[in-house]
Amino acid sequence: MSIIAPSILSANFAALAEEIKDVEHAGADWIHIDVMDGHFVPTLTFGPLVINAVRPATKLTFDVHLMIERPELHIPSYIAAGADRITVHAEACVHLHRVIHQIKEAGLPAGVALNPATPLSVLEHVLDDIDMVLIMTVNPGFGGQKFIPQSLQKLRQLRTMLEARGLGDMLVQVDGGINADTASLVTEAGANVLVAGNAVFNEQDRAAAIAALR
Ligand SMILES: O=C(CO)[C@@H](O)[C@H](O)COP(=O)(O)O
Ligand SMILES: [Fe+2]
Repeated sequence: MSIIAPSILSANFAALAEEIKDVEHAGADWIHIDVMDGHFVPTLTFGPLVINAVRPATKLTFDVHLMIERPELHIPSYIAAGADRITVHAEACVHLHRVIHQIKEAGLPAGVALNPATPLSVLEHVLDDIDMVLIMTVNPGFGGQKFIPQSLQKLRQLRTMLEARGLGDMLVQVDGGINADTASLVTEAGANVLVAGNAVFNEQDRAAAIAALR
């Protein structure tokens, strides 16, 4: 059974707390929070102050996807704001191993995200240290983009790599262009955590949208 994590990037920012409560009641498992800095990705979203402001809206896991440069400088602020788990981009970390351990030493599960053009080989020496791999199925920076079909081959390769290392229980998250059609393709290829922005927040019946993803 997949974990469903609606991305608040597609929510109504003027009513963020209500939007979070709404998807919780609709059956969301985690709340996916896209932090973008306008440098690592072109878009600028929000930071710890906004996350902290919506923290009381739910007890669901805040799954924070940091699309920012030099995440090591900001990780303590995101933890203080209420992040329950943090994912950093391999491309944004000169010292990826150190950043992973910074998150874990603070007591949070650590994820590593890979852009579509980044090979799985960057994970080779950190795979035993992490809790989740995020395979980006679009280029990060925007909601509502089209799923990149080559991601399926990457997911299958990751699944093989994980089994070979005895890490078959690892969480494998996908993010970008996930809807009821692509959800079945990615789960078949090995994903077990599905992020969806538009496919949840742009639907009138969000419970039906989440059920369709599941
Ligand atoms: O991290 C990102 C985009 O960079 C995502 O989490 C998006 O928010 C996904 O949006 P959809 O493609 O599902 O609309
Ligand atoms: Fe994301």
